[in-house]
Amino acid sequence: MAMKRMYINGKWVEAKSNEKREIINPFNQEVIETVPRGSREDTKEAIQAARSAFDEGVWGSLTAAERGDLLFQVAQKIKEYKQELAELESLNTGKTLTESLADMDGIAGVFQYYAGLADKDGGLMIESPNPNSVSRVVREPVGVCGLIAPWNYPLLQASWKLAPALAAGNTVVLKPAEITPLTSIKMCEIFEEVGFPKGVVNLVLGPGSTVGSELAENPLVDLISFTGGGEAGRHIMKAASGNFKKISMELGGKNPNIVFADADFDTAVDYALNAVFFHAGQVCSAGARLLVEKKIHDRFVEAIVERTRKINIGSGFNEATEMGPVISAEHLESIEQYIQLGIQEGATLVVGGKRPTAPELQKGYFIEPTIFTNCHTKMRIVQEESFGPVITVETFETEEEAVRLANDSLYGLAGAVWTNDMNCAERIVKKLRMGTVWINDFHPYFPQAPWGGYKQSGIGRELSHVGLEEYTEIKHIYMNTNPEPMHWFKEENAKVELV
Ligand SMILES: NC(=O)c1ccc[n+]([C@@H]2O[C@H](COP(=O)([O-])OP(=O)(O)OC[C@H]3O[C@@H](n4cnc5c(N)ncnc54)[C@H](O)[C@@H]3O)[C@@H](O)[C@H]2O)c1
Ligand SMILES: C[N+](C)(C)CC=O
Repeated sequence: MAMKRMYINGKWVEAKSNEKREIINPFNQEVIETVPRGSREDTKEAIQAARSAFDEGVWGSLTAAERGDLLFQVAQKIKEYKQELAELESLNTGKTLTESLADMDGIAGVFQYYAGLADKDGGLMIESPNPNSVSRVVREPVGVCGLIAPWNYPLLQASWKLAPALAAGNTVVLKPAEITPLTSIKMCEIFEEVGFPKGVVNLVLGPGSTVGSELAENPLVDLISFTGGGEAGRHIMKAASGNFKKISMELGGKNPNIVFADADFDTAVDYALNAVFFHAGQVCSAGARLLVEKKIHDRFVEAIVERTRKINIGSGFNEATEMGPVISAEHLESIEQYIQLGIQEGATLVVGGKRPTAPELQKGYFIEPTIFTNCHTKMRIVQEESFGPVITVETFETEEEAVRLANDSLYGLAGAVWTNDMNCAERIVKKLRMGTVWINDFHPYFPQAPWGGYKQSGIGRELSHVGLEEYTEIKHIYMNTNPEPMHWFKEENAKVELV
């Protein structure tokens, strides 16, 4: 297969070092593609291209409506290439094709949303306290944005950054996760096809420790938008402090799914599975902490265990598959270590916990959907992100206890409450320290609503008009409409001799 390349200053290029990386299919460990492995040197070149494109006004000289029009064309192209993009995403991540197709709809939707929003901000007139003056506030692009994306939703998370950054008039350097670059490469082909000026969008492939670090450190970069884990997030914050870059961070979560006894039982059971086994639990907002009211605990666990045993594991390209492999051998081992930790900590493993034995799954990075009961918030299996298909079950007896357990986390990304008592739901929602709370649902997100976390789940928000504002600077413009001398320093004063 032809080697896919990086996109820098409107050209498809190889790494200066000529280093390469093989991209692996997590279903069977086969090599899907070979891509360049970029370095700091390649990243510096991409940053310089984005800097020049920004400073020379290549992108900023277009009207906001013209930028919106190009973004709209990108949305159309994503729809046109939906099948190809979805297949690439499933090959690279192992997620089911149904999930990838839904991701592509979401990605087209994000570009469409920001295409529409690009020319909607007309600034703000301020009531000036001074006579004969006009005071107004405008938003302007920040400049060069470094966009760092994770492997679990490679193109979706990249699109949440690309679309608002470009709509606001910035130029960008995108760095996908090293192991999942394929849809980002295709995405840059789309930018080229619809006629983005050179240097506006750049793509560098390579490791976080070099390409990502360079983006975070380089003084020519004005903003870093990062989605990933806390450890990398801390490195980036430190590195970005050199020139006080603006930063936005979408980090991890250990998200509570709270089920009250009066909830619709079958629906809550169904969603409890979807909350965490979707994409094999590799979702920042996965409902990995199930909190069940004590009086329905046994019946609820019995029901989810029974349903879990029936989950079809397999190739993402098989229509019957409900859960694919996890992303890599390294990640599989990390999930297994968390399962062992849960056992050592005294949680009860009631289903799953091991690699499936089916012969056709032996080459893939598969792990069975897993449920632990008898869990409590002191356990690391409850507190830390295994980022795999693992549920921990805790119980509560009162609303206060449910809230206390749910909030007992370093994270604050998302959570859900299941009840038919809307007064109870509203009381709980008010007390949950999370960026998103669902009532009688789990997982919905869409471009119109902000996404992001409290506490150690992040800084700032993506999506919605707030997600656009993250990529802007605010400028106050003040005009004196009748300038006259002030005479603060009086012309007629005798000069005081300085001693
Ligand atoms: N809050 C959200 O919306 C959201 C969405 C998706 C994923 N996540 C989180 O992402 C994590 C999983 O993704 P991951 O394993 O790809 O995360 P990761 O932190 O390992 O990597 C994310 C990206 O950062 C880069 N990177 C790593 N170290 C870096 C460094 N020192 N400097 C600069 N860049 C660096 C990686 O190459 C990759 O592109 C989970 O914690 C998950 O919860 C959060
Ligand atoms: C933000 N989301 C839910 C699309 C992916 C999180 O991993």
